[in-house]
Amino acid sequence: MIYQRHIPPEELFAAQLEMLMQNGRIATIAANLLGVLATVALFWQFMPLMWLLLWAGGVMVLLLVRSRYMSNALLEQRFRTHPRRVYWGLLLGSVVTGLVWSSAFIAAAPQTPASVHYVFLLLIFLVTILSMGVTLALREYFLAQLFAALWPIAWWCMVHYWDQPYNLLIGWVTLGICALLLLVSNRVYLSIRNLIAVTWEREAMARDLGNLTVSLRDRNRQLRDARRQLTDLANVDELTGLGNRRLVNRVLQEEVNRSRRSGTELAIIMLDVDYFKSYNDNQGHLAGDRVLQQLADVMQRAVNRAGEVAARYGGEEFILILPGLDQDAALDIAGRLRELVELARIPHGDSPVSPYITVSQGIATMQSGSQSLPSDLVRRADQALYRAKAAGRNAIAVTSQ
Ligand SMILES: Nc1nc2c(ncn2[C@@H]2O[C@H](COP(=O)(O)OP(=O)(O)OP(=O)(O)O)[C@@H](O)[C@H]2O)c(=O)[nH]1
Repeated sequence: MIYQRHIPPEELFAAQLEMLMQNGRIATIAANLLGVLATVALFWQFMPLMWLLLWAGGVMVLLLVRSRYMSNALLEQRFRTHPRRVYWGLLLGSVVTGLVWSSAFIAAAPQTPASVHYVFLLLIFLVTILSMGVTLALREYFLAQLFAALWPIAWWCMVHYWDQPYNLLIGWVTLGICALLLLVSNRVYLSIRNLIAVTWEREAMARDLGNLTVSLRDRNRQLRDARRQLTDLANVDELTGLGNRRLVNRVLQEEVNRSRRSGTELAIIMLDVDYFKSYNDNQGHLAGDRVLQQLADVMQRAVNRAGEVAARYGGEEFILILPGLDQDAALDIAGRLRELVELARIPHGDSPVSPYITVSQGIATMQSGSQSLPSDLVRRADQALYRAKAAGRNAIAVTSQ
């Protein structure tokens, strides 16, 4: 599948946990820590110092444990592998933190003037609201802290409505704030969840597009390779591995054009095995094939400059295309070729000219300024080859324009 439109529920859940821990870790800890400092400053004169320090130390240890829990879960990707376990761990931390605040209020309220513990209650509201924005990636996480922090306070205020004139009112207001935050948090939570889903879809699409691009690039490379192989195969003679007539036609046309354009010389050599029919008749066609392969190797060795081509023109006839060579240079190559064929010493008992295989060669050249066509060049090389045969074979003949 290329593009999945909707985020699967388990992926959404893991993404919520990840976002909560990434964004909420520092913010929750910072908000609670500020709250602790403010509480110590507020209760300094009214509460036993030991009590205060113990409480502050306990809250800090709790925050440290929660922070480590979140960073480990992020590092080990546990929100993906064990999302439910991480979820319950986070909820537990949230509830305990909330209870720390409500219990502090309940413990301090009887011992502090009303104005002070009202300020403390405001502080708890502030910490809760501050952490709302960053912890609402997971609704239950926020609500756990909200209710653990505020419900016990509301309940205590109502139960002790006679202790202070406004306790009953404070209790109801706290419950009202809980209800209001519940409503607001629900809306914020839905927006954040939507945002996570949209981000996931965008990333999934970008990933799939990336994969598609890679596979298209691979497919293109394969197609290019296949096309190159096909072209190579279409230009190669199966028996000898040299270029075939199709390649000769193309290369010759290109070289003639270049020669006309740049005024450089061009030479070709047509080469034919002498008395090959009788060789075939006596040694068999397969032995004849092997001779053609050996001659192809020899020719391959004779052409070693860039641009030079040795090819099988048809039957037992070969051709060498030699760009930039004049008649003398082509004669040198033909002479060397004859030597190489002699050195190969391929026995031919039925040849009147030698006990070994020999070849006849016809050379045609195109001088600078000539307007010859490729077919003219081949025709003249053929005529020269005919003359070499007529001269007794194992010979080289030349025509020039
Ligand atoms: N083994 C083999 N023989 C081939 C192949 N192609 C052409 N021939 C043979 O090459 C021989 C060509 O003979 P001819 O052109 O009549 O002349 P020749 O016997 O070589 O005599 P000259 O060319 O006049 O010296 C024929 O017997 C063809 O069958 C091939 O692919 N393999």
